[in-house]
Amino acid sequence: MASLQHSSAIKGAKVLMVGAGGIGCELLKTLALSGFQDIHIIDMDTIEVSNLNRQFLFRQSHVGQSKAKVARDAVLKFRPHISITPYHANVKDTFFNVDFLKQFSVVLNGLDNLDARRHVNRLCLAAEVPLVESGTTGFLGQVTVHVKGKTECYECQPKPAPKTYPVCTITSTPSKFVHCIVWAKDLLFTKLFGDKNQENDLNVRSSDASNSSEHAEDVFERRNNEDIEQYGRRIYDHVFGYNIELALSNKETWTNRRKPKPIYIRDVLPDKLSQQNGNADKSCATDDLSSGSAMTSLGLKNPQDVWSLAENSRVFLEALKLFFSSREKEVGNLSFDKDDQLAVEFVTAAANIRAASFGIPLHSLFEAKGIAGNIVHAVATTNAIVAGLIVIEAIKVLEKDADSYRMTYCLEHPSKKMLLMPVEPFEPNKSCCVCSESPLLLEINTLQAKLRDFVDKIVKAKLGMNSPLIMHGSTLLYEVGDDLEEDMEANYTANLEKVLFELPSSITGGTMLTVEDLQQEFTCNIHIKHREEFDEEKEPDGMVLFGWTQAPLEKKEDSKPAGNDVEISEGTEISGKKRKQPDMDVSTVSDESNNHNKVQKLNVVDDEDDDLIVLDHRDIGCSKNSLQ
Ligand SMILES: Nc1ncnc2c1ncn2[C@@H]1O[C@H](COP(=O)(O)OP(=O)(O)OP(=O)(O)O)[C@@H](O)[C@H]1O
Ligand SMILES: [Zn+2]
Repeated sequence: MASLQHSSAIKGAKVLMVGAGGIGCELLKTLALSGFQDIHIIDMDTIEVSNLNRQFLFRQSHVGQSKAKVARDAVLKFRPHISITPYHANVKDTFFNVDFLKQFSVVLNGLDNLDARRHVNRLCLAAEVPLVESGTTGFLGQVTVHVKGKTECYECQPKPAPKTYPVCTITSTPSKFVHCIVWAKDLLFTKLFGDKNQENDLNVRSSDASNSSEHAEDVFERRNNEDIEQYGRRIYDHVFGYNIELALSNKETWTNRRKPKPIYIRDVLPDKLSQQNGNADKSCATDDLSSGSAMTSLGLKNPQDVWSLAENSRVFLEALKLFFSSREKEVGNLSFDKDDQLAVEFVTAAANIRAASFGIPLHSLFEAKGIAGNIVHAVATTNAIVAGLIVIEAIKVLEKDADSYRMTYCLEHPSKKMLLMPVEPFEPNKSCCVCSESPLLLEINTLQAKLRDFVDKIVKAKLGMNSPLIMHGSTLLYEVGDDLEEDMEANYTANLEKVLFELPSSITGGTMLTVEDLQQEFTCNIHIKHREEFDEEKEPDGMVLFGWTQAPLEKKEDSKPAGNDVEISEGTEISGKKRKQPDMDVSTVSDESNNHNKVQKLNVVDDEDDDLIVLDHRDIGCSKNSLQ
């Protein structure tokens, strides 16, 4: 029950909620029941069946409707006199600009992706509106408070980079099942069903063997009049047999490693499979209900079963056949989607066959899907706890009770019977390029890199800008916008294809660029350092951006580039301020020797393969995608 003081802060507040999913539904209900009277909700999604198990404001009949609107209607049923304004829209739409944000007392995020979170962070900084940010993954959760000038902003701490694997581990020396999954979905699936022109290391081996006429052609191209099953068998033999044979010929690779075993289809399945598959032929008919699933057509029912090598091989051939028959029009444009049953079946089978070859334990479709889609099953209770914590912090923010702000972590295992760990927020990071004006440093080959590379890899991917404007001194090099004159637009498009050095105002070592996003009202300066050599494995972008870490650049030559995980632990110096002890029974915390590891691990979850998975960047690369 809110105190009188709380209740006046709550009643007078105008709150913006972004995201009406797992956390958002809980949050809206808790806000309404806590006495908030004026709530605006932005969510761009419509309701899906898979949301119903935890997004309890939604029912089967709402599937396909706007989450924001249905959530409003559901809450108005038990709180009819409050005002709830829904927006079925992307928070990145220009309508939601800094002026829009300024009308709110506080913004509460219940989002599921880094991009939108960064965008809202910038809008809040520019509008000077406090932000309460949140995230959950399974049993783990966190709620943080961001108030301009008082606490760090959402981007003061570099976010852990999504797990990436060295290319050679994926293409040549997998040692874990996840490596086989990445190979199956990012290389093989893409090669067969996606954009053929995409660079793909899978093909390297076929062109290496230029002296063999069979392998000089593009083996992935289906030959004229080639039967789908023949094609599938040929691909199978190439990737699981021939390529492994070729890899084995490089003896050095295997001196300290277990050798893989080439697998050829003739050793696993009989020659004439189609006659043995029962209803497999039927499944190719587009009007057959089972045409979306190789499992169904092969009579494999339980997704939790681990298939034998022969079963995986059958699924492999059958799924490939279904793609080339029932879904032929999509072939060439597909990218792996965890919700595409046939794609998951194909990837599971291919990963398992590769795993069998490398002596790695096979996995069920259910497990493989979880790994391929980076899924951590959502826990509704975590969402409810996090929503409660958001409201508690929102009330403190409304009362301007800065001393009581806490970042709170939900732990998976209790530490001395406590599952929630509140910690005082950090002060703003003085080297944060978002909330302070600290310049960034970009090492780049100015004689080779094009402006387009800089825009795509740095300005959009790293800095998260939507509508960037790039200036060198008083020369505008690039701008986007609906109101650009045609000749200016042509000019900027031409600039994109120019090497940095050749731009109208040449970018060289020592140049200071200003990059600005007018919608986000976010500007940052980037100091350019010319560098010619980059490590292809470690620096695949061919450029490295420094300045997101708190380590002073000049002291540390090897300071980490943007996006690397920074381990937060008690006593870590952040902008000259030591992290304070958690606001709980400190003895409890400090005599638990691994306790701060728990704090460190809050941004990541260890999966069974010991790989790091990002808690709150679920939309980038191989980041975590929770079922909240
Ligand atoms: N840019 C954005 N603008 C508006 N809403 C967004 C934006 N990005 C994400 N959201 C919303 O944030 C919510 C996050 O909720 P949640 O994490 O539960 O995801 P979900 O899509 O409902 O479920 P899942 O992805 O786990 O199947 C979603 O409803 C999503 O539509
Ligand atoms: Zn910051």
